[in-house]
Amino acid sequence: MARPLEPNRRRSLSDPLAAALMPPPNESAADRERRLEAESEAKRVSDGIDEMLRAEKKEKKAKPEIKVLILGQSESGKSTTLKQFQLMHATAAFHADRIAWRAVIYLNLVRSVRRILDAVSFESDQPDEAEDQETASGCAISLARQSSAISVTRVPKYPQYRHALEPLRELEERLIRMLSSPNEDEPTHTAPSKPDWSTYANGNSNVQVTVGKNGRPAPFITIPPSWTSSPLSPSTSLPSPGGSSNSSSKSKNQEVSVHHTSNWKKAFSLGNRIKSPKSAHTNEIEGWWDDPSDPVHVLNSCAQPMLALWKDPSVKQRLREKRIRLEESSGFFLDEISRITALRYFPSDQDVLKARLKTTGVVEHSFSIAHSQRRFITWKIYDVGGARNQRHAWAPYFEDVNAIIFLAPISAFDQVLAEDPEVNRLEDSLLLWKSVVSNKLLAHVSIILFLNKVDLLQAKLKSGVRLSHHMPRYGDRPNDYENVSSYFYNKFGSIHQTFSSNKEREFKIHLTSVTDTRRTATIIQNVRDIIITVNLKNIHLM
Ligand SMILES: Nc1nc2c(ncn2[C@@H]2O[C@H](COP(=O)(O)OP(=O)(O)OP(=O)(O)O)[C@@H](O)[C@H]2O)c(=O)[nH]1
Ligand SMILES: [Mg+2]
Repeated sequence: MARPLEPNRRRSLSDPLAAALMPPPNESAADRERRLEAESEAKRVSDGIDEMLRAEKKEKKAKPEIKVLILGQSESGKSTTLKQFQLMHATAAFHADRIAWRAVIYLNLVRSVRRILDAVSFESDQPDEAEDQETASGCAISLARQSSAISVTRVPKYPQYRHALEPLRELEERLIRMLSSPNEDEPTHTAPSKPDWSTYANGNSNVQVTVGKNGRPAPFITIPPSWTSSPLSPSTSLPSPGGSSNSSSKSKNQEVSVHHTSNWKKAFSLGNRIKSPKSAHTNEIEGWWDDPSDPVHVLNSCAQPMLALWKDPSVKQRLREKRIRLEESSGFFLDEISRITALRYFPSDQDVLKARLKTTGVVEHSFSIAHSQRRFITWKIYDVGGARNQRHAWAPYFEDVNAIIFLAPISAFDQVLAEDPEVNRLEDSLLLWKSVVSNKLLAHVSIILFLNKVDLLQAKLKSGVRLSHHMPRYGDRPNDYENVSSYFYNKFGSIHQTFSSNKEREFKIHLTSVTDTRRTATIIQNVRDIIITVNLKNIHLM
């Protein structure tokens, strides 16, 4: 018996796909029933999936997200840029965290002092024989030997300084241990309301802890290869302030970083303590300055010799001879010794921006930012570690990112990488830039380039350092800020022009000094507007 075609199938005979799906002409009634049941079940599943997709789309539309990745080599200013975003868009949280930075600032200061002691020690009084370049952290390394010895300035008071500042050695170790306390990533960990600073004492500063008590990975101190062990710089291996030049003196110049899983801020949050009255009668406030084991007491007692060391003309001269520019790294706290070592020192916004703590891994920060009068959008900003051994972690974030802020510190033309003293920092930035702009996964991503540290560039050029000595192609063009900065502007711009995987993308260059809050706020506003305009179009909000 001929079976009538179902009405909605008749029309489909000309459609090859529909024809292929037609039921067999000799289908029995039972088969037909089974088929219809199966079709109805398939439709139910398909409708469910459609519904889920609609809901996801609706949710995405209701809660759109913008993802921004901050890239660049180590010490380019990525975390500082992130701090500026926090200062603008999460002001209360930024202020709440300020006290936690106290330990980092202390450590920055103590390490700067030790670096000076190392540089002026009698043991390091070998004549300087080289044209020096600096590592990212402001230390000079020898690159080429000259036959004629140059006389060196001696620091007559070195033994006194060394003796008076001896307590800082133990303090440095203690601060490092506190920042990398192995318990800090435990989810159950709560900050002690009154941390016992003394429990961190008597430790070994160069411990690398990789497994916490619970068997999970714990925060650790990352120790990149030290420049002191470079075969290029045999004469610059610095003895310790105590005079010994052993293996510990090698690692002590390595930079401290705290892994992104670490909860170090919690351990240093003394917010509760400074508000609690010590005595209900007098309303006297209890603070860390009342705790004899707090690091501030060691610092406070060393303030005078630290000041004398930093102001000593023979020290300044010795640092000049060794081409050590501490102001390029966290050395700026040396100009603030009295303020920072005061018992009741509380970090300012500017101190937090300048505090240096190397990033490892990738750290996600969320902000809710208004894009119109009453509508907010979630921004996820990813701050990455920029050292070479950290860069493999960037790629997984490339897939769904909307914008990249790339930082290239253009003051670094006469410096080398801390992790590889054979590589000039600016050359490294240029190569990194090229690989980012030419990456096909990033073809549709807006890119904002910050040519950063222009304040240091200005100072460096003014002090007479010539770009052409380090980049011969610059030739005999004027060695002033206008010419040098526009040279870099064009150089980075033309790499984008030549190698970009998408020349039509939104692309902007800014000359920045991201420690300067006022100027950076304007730039961030501008960057924010561009990113929002481009991306809201894409997620259909405009
Ligand atoms: N003078 C000056 N210092 C800057 C500027 N930008 C950053 N710094 C300082 O340079 C140091 C390094 O900056 P960070 O933001 O920690 O560098 P980073 O790119 O996050 O480095 P990694 O975490 O190692 O990848 C910090 O002490 C900053 O305060 C700038 O424009 N001018
Ligand atoms: Mg960082």
